[in-house]
Amino acid sequence: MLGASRKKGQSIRMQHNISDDSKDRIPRPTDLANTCDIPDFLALPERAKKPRRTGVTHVLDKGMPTPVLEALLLQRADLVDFLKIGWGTAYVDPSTRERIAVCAAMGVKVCLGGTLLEVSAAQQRLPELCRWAARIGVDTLEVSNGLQLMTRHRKAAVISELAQDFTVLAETGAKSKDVPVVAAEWADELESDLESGAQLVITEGRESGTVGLYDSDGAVRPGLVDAITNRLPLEKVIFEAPKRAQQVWLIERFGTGVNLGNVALDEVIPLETSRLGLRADTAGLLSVAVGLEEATA
Ligand SMILES: O=C(O)[C@H](CS(=O)(=O)O)OP(=O)(O)O
Repeated sequence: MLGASRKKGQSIRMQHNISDDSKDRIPRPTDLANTCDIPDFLALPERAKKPRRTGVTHVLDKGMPTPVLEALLLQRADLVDFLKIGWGTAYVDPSTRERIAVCAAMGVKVCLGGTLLEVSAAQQRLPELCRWAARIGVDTLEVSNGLQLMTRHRKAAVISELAQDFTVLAETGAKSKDVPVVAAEWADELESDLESGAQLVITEGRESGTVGLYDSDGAVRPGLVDAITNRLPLEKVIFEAPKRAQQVWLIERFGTGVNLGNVALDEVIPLETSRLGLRADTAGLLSVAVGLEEATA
């Protein structure tokens, strides 16, 4: 279906092609050089290094100027696992290809917004989306159903088709506050998305952090989190958590290695301090693990 115009055996991945123009604009791979200047005299929780399965940070990019993106990634690209070019912004931003090249040079995986995929699916344009994504260097796609236009069966079929050529991140949850959040249904869908071929699943929280996993005040729905984590391995789930209080709640509950998504780009370093107990919100919890309790007793 999706690869109708592909020659047999020719993977979309093989078609990734960054123009010579873009190559000229790719920064030198000095991306991790700055980490050499990070002190190490404190006892802090262990953090897995990239590529990692736990403690994944997924950021939401909504068209930040590429030089700013590049500067932020030059600072600590090692802290960013996935960068999602949110909803349909990749489609209207003339610098999309360039920002993807910057991310590639920095070792950050780029994913297109789930809404873009949903609109493409609704217009029967998934093959076109996939070919465009491959051409501009995207190897990760989000399959979501935030607009609720697909049946569960259709979503599963799209995941398994796309998983042949792309890394698939599958999101569960509606964007509208009017759609009831039923914990058991979320757990079923997340599980089925993994079975269909998604590498990781994402729980909806939006950029606002006021739907899906959260109530309209941004408070976590703990019963929903329990239903999810009782059924799925924690390392397979990225919890969208755009707000600091949400990040802190999830770190306190699951530890430094919880996977967090929809983090604002300029919040990557503050989030890392929360993960490491270097901010008051989590210092109490994490310090126990590293002996600060004794030091302050
Ligand atoms: O689902 C998301 O997290 C994002 C951002 S928002 O819902 O539009 O606020 O949408 P997506 O289409 O997945 O980028």
